[in-house]
Amino acid sequence: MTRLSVNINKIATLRNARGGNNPDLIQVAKDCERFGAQGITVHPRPDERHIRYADVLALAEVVRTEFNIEGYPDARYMALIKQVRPAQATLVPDPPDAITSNTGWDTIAHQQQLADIIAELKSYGVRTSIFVNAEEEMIEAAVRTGTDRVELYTEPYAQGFLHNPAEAVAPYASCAALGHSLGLGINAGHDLDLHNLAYFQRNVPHLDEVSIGHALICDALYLGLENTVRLYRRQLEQE
Ligand SMILES: CC(=O)[C@@H](O)[C@H](O)COP(=O)(O)O
Ligand SMILES: NCC(=O)COP(=O)(O)O
Repeated sequence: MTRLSVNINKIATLRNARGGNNPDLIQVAKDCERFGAQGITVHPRPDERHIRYADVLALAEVVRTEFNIEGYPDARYMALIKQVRPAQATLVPDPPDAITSNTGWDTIAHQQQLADIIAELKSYGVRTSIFVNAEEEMIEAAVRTGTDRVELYTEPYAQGFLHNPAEAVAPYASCAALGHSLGLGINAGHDLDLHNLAYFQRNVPHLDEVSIGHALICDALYLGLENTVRLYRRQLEQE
Protein backbone atom coordinates (compact mmCIF):
# COMPACT_ATOMS: atom_id res chain seq x y z
CA MET A 1 0.00 0.00 0.00
CA THR A 2 1.27 3.46 -0.92
CA ARG A 3 0.67 6.01 1.82
CA LEU A 4 -0.42 9.60 1.22
CA SER A 5 1.40 12.34 3.12
CA VAL A 6 -0.19 15.74 2.62
CA ASN A 7 2.25 18.64 2.32
CA ILE A 8 0.67 21.69 4.01
CA ASN A 9 3.24 24.32 2.98
CA LYS A 10 0.67 26.11 0.84
CA ILE A 11 -1.73 26.48 3.77
CA ALA A 12 1.01 28.44 5.54
CA THR A 13 1.60 30.52 2.39
CA LEU A 14 -2.05 31.58 2.47
CA ARG A 15 -2.03 32.26 6.20
CA ASN A 16 1.14 34.36 5.96
CA ALA A 17 -0.40 36.56 3.27
CA ARG A 18 -2.40 38.45 5.93
CA GLY A 19 -0.33 37.95 9.07
CA GLY A 20 -3.15 36.41 11.12
CA ASN A 21 -4.06 32.78 11.70
CA ASN A 22 -6.48 32.15 8.85
CA PRO A 23 -6.35 29.42 7.67
CA ASP A 24 -5.31 27.71 10.89
CA LEU A 25 -2.41 25.43 9.95
CA ILE A 26 -2.82 23.23 13.02
CA GLN A 27 -6.52 22.69 12.36
CA VAL A 28 -5.82 21.91 8.71
CA ALA A 29 -3.24 19.29 9.67
CA LYS A 30 -5.71 17.66 12.05
CA ASP A 31 -8.43 17.78 9.42
CA CYS A 32 -6.20 16.26 6.73
CA GLU A 33 -5.57 13.35 9.08
CA ARG A 34 -9.30 13.07 9.84
CA PHE A 35 -10.04 13.00 6.10
CA GLY A 36 -7.58 10.17 5.50
CA ALA A 37 -4.06 11.58 5.14
CA GLN A 38 -1.58 9.02 6.40
CA GLY A 39 1.11 11.61 7.01
CA ILE A 40 1.76 15.33 7.20
CA THR A 41 4.73 16.82 5.36
CA VAL A 42 6.27 20.26 5.86
CA HIS A 43 9.29 21.88 4.29
CA PRO A 44 10.46 24.84 6.38
CA ARG A 45 12.72 27.05 4.30
CA PRO A 46 15.30 29.46 5.76
CA ASP A 47 13.23 32.55 4.85
CA GLU A 48 10.14 31.00 6.54
CA ARG A 49 8.01 32.17 3.64
CA HIS A 50 5.51 29.43 4.34
CA ILE A 51 6.13 26.95 7.16
CA ARG A 52 7.83 28.63 10.11
CA TYR A 53 10.14 26.79 12.45
CA ALA A 54 7.64 27.55 15.25
CA ASP A 55 4.91 25.87 13.16
CA VAL A 56 6.93 22.68 13.11
CA LEU A 57 7.11 22.65 16.90
CA ALA A 58 3.36 23.25 17.18
CA LEU A 59 2.57 20.59 14.58
CA ALA A 60 4.73 18.06 16.43
CA GLU A 61 2.27 18.31 19.34
CA VAL A 62 -0.77 17.40 17.24
CA VAL A 63 0.27 15.24 14.28
CA ARG A 64 -0.81 11.68 15.02
CA THR A 65 0.14 10.12 11.66
CA GLU A 66 3.62 10.15 10.15
CA PHE A 67 5.29 13.55 10.50
CA ASN A 68 7.76 14.16 7.67
CA ILE A 69 10.04 17.20 7.81
CA GLU A 70 11.83 18.08 4.58
CA GLY A 71 14.72 20.46 4.23
CA TYR A 72 18.34 21.23 3.55
CA PRO A 73 20.36 19.87 6.48
CA ASP A 74 21.86 23.12 7.78
CA ALA A 75 22.46 23.66 11.50
CA ARG A 76 18.92 24.99 12.07
CA TYR A 77 17.29 22.02 10.34
CA MET A 78 19.41 19.54 12.27
CA ALA A 79 18.57 21.25 15.58
CA LEU A 80 14.87 21.14 14.67
CA ILE A 81 14.98 17.43 13.91
CA LYS A 82 16.87 16.77 17.13
CA GLN A 83 14.18 18.62 19.09
CA VAL A 84 11.09 17.27 17.29
CA ARG A 85 12.21 13.72 16.42
CA PRO A 86 9.68 13.30 13.62
CA ALA A 87 8.93 9.93 12.04
CA GLN A 88 10.91 10.90 8.94
CA ALA A 89 13.46 13.51 7.86
CA THR A 90 13.73 14.05 4.10
CA LEU A 91 16.97 15.69 2.99
CA VAL A 92 16.63 18.07 0.05
CA PRO A 93 19.61 19.82 -1.60
CA ASP A 94 17.91 23.19 -2.13
CA PRO A 95 19.97 26.37 -1.75
CA PRO A 96 18.39 28.91 0.65
CA ASP A 97 16.94 31.03 -2.17
CA ALA A 98 15.29 28.15 -4.09
CA ILE A 99 11.76 28.97 -5.20
CA THR A 100 10.92 25.30 -4.94
CA SER A 101 12.85 22.04 -5.09
CA ASN A 102 14.16 21.46 -8.59
CA THR A 103 16.66 18.60 -8.40
CA GLY A 104 17.75 15.71 -6.21
CA TRP A 105 21.05 15.21 -4.41
CA ASP A 106 24.18 14.20 -6.22
CA THR A 107 24.65 11.25 -3.89
CA ILE A 108 28.08 10.49 -5.37
CA ALA A 109 29.60 13.95 -4.87
CA HIS A 110 27.95 14.39 -1.43
CA GLN A 111 28.31 10.82 -0.22
CA GLN A 112 30.36 11.49 2.92
CA GLN A 113 28.37 14.61 3.87
CA LEU A 114 25.12 12.66 3.56
CA ALA A 115 26.50 9.63 5.41
CA ASP A 116 27.51 11.82 8.38
CA ILE A 117 24.14 13.60 8.47
CA ILE A 118 22.21 10.36 8.19
CA ALA A 119 24.20 8.79 11.01
CA GLU A 120 23.33 11.79 13.20
CA LEU A 121 19.62 11.67 12.29
CA LYS A 122 19.48 7.96 12.96
CA SER A 123 21.02 8.53 16.39
CA TYR A 124 17.86 10.57 17.11
CA GLY A 125 15.71 7.60 16.11
CA VAL A 126 14.46 9.35 12.96
CA ARG A 127 13.91 7.51 9.65
CA THR A 128 15.83 9.14 6.82
CA SER A 129 15.02 9.77 3.18
CA ILE A 130 17.13 11.46 0.50
CA PHE A 131 15.52 13.40 -2.35
CA VAL A 132 17.05 12.04 -5.59
CA ASN A 133 16.57 12.19 -9.33
CA ALA A 134 15.44 8.95 -10.96
CA GLU A 135 18.95 7.89 -12.01
CA GLU A 136 20.28 4.45 -11.14
CA GLU A 137 23.77 5.63 -10.13
CA MET A 138 22.17 8.07 -7.65
CA ILE A 139 20.20 5.21 -6.12
CA GLU A 140 23.28 3.00 -5.82
CA ALA A 141 25.26 5.78 -4.16
CA ALA A 142 22.32 6.61 -1.87
CA VAL A 143 22.50 3.07 -0.48
CA ARG A 144 26.10 3.73 0.57
CA THR A 145 25.05 6.74 2.68
CA GLY A 146 23.09 4.43 4.98
CA THR A 147 19.73 6.11 4.32
CA ASP A 148 16.54 4.19 4.99
CA ARG A 149 14.69 5.54 1.96
CA VAL A 150 14.96 7.72 -1.11
CA GLU A 151 12.32 10.13 -2.39
CA LEU A 152 12.20 10.13 -6.19
CA TYR A 153 11.88 13.68 -7.56
CA THR A 154 8.82 13.46 -9.80
CA GLU A 155 8.65 16.82 -11.59
CA PRO A 156 10.28 15.31 -14.74
CA TYR A 157 7.69 12.52 -14.60
CA ALA A 158 4.84 15.02 -14.25
CA GLN A 159 6.06 16.96 -17.29
CA GLY A 160 6.79 13.87 -19.40
CA PHE A 161 3.44 12.31 -18.49
CA LEU A 162 1.66 14.96 -20.56
CA HIS A 163 3.37 13.72 -23.74
CA ASN A 164 4.38 10.09 -23.22
CA PRO A 165 3.40 8.49 -19.90
CA ALA A 166 5.18 5.17 -20.54
CA GLU A 167 8.47 6.87 -21.36
CA ALA A 168 8.09 9.27 -18.42
CA VAL A 169 7.52 6.58 -15.82
CA ALA A 170 10.16 4.10 -17.04
CA PRO A 171 13.18 5.48 -15.12
CA TYR A 172 11.11 5.67 -11.93
CA ALA A 173 10.02 2.04 -12.27
CA SER A 174 13.58 0.85 -12.77
CA CYS A 175 15.00 3.02 -9.96
CA ALA A 176 12.30 1.87 -7.56
CA ALA A 177 12.99 -1.79 -8.40
CA LEU A 178 16.72 -1.26 -8.00
CA GLY A 179 16.36 0.65 -4.74
CA HIS A 180 14.06 -1.97 -3.29
CA SER A 181 16.44 -4.77 -4.30
CA LEU A 182 19.22 -2.90 -2.44
CA GLY A 183 17.12 -2.53 0.70
CA LEU A 184 15.82 1.03 0.32
CA GLY A 185 12.28 2.19 0.98
CA ILE A 186 10.81 4.19 -1.90
CA ASN A 187 9.03 7.56 -1.58
CA ALA A 188 8.14 9.98 -4.35
CA GLY A 189 6.98 13.55 -4.69
CA HIS A 190 6.81 16.87 -6.48
CA ASP A 191 4.09 17.88 -8.91
CA LEU A 192 2.09 14.69 -8.47
CA ASP A 193 -1.60 15.39 -9.06
CA LEU A 194 -4.98 13.78 -9.71
CA HIS A 195 -4.12 13.22 -13.39
CA ASN A 196 -0.71 11.60 -13.06
CA LEU A 197 -0.81 9.88 -9.65
CA ALA A 198 -2.70 6.65 -10.36
CA TYR A 199 -0.55 5.87 -13.41
CA PHE A 200 2.59 6.47 -11.38
CA GLN A 201 1.42 4.24 -8.56
CA ARG A 202 0.41 1.43 -10.95
CA ASN A 203 3.73 1.45 -12.75
CA VAL A 204 6.26 2.11 -10.01
CA PRO A 205 6.79 -0.96 -7.81
CA HIS A 206 7.39 -0.90 -4.06
CA LEU A 207 6.14 2.68 -3.65
CA ASP A 208 5.90 3.27 0.11
CA GLU A 209 4.76 6.88 0.21
CA VAL A 210 3.96 9.95 -1.85
CA SER A 211 4.00 13.49 -0.47
CA ILE A 212 1.72 15.89 -2.29
CA GLY A 213 1.07 19.56 -1.61
CA HIS A 214 0.69 22.12 -4.36
CA ALA A 215 -1.80 20.35 -6.62
CA LEU A 216 -3.77 18.87 -3.72
CA ILE A 217 -4.29 22.25 -2.07
CA CYS A 218 -5.21 23.80 -5.45
CA ASP A 219 -7.75 21.00 -6.03
CA ALA A 220 -9.19 21.60 -2.57
CA LEU A 221 -10.20 25.13 -3.64
CA TYR A 222 -12.65 23.59 -6.08
CA LEU A 223 -13.45 20.23 -4.52
CA GLY A 224 -13.12 20.87 -0.80
CA LEU A 225 -10.34 19.52 1.40
CA GLU A 226 -12.16 16.43 2.64
CA ASN A 227 -13.24 15.34 -0.83
CA THR A 228 -9.78 16.06 -2.23
CA VAL A 229 -7.86 14.04 0.35
CA ARG A 230 -10.24 11.15 -0.23
CA LEU A 231 -9.81 11.42 -4.01
CA TYR A 232 -6.02 11.32 -3.73
CA ARG A 233 -6.25 8.30 -1.41
CA ARG A 234 -8.48 6.58 -3.94
CA GLN A 235 -5.88 7.08 -6.70
CA LEU A 236 -3.46 5.11 -4.56
CA GLU A 237 -5.86 2.29 -3.89
CA GLN A 238 -6.57 1.39 -7.52
CA GLU A 239 -5.10 -1.81 -8.91
C1 LIG B 1 11.02 18.27 -1.80
C2 LIG B 1 9.85 18.71 -2.52
O1 LIG B 1 9.65 18.40 -3.68
C3 LIG B 1 8.83 19.55 -1.84
O2 LIG B 1 9.22 19.94 -0.59
C4 LIG B 1 8.53 20.74 -2.60
O3 LIG B 1 9.71 21.36 -2.88
C5 LIG B 1 7.58 21.64 -1.87
O4 LIG B 1 8.22 22.78 -1.42
P1 LIG B 1 7.55 24.20 -1.69
O5 LIG B 1 6.15 24.11 -1.13
O6 LIG B 1 8.41 25.16 -0.96
O7 LIG B 1 7.51 24.40 -3.18
N1 LIG C 1 8.11 16.00 -1.32
C1 LIG C 1 7.21 16.59 -2.23
C2 LIG C 1 6.18 17.35 -1.50
O1 LIG C 1 6.14 17.34 -0.29
C3 LIG C 1 5.15 18.11 -2.21
O2 LIG C 1 5.53 18.57 -3.47
P1 LIG C 1 4.39 19.32 -4.33
O3 LIG C 1 3.20 18.39 -4.43
O4 LIG C 1 4.04 20.56 -3.55
O5 LIG C 1 5.03 19.59 -5.65
